[in-house]
Amino acid sequence: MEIFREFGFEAAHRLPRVPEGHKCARLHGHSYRVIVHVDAPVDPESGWVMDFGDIKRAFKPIRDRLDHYYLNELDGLENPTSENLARWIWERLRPVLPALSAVTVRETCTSGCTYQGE
Ligand SMILES: Nc1nc2c(c(=O)[nH]1)N=C([C@H](O)[C@H](O)COP(=O)(O)OP(=O)(O)OP(=O)(O)O)CN2
Ligand SMILES: [Zn+2]
Repeated sequence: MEIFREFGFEAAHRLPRVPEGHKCARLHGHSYRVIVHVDAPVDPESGWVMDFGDIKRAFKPIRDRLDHYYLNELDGLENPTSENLARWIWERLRPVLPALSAVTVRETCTSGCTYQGE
């Protein structure tokens, strides 16, 4: 069964590879939402896949690297699209959360992406 835990963080970015004149080339910020999905069997004893609190603890060090930062300055996020950010989070979270099944990043209420590994 798949469970998820949603997080938020604030950050600034600009997209350096968009066509000339594109609004996203300018410095701007988002109230990002990140949804961490975990897929594993339900433990019959506890009745849960895993404690939501354990997902929170696993994601915290990653969130701390993103919250209130200028994303373009972070190693590996020089072009911080939603797609690249979702992959960046996956690569750092998967080693400490092996049952990770997807990372969803929402830049706005209406746009975002989901990465399930490759
Ligand atoms: N595939 C992607 N497209 C865009 C990304 C991205 O990461 N991946 N990012 C952006 C910008 O960061 C932009 O800030 C968000 O885009 P958009 O959905 O256009 O947001 P708006 O709130 O400005 O939407 P409006 O409805 O036009 O107000 C752009 N594209
Ligand atoms: Zn943006």
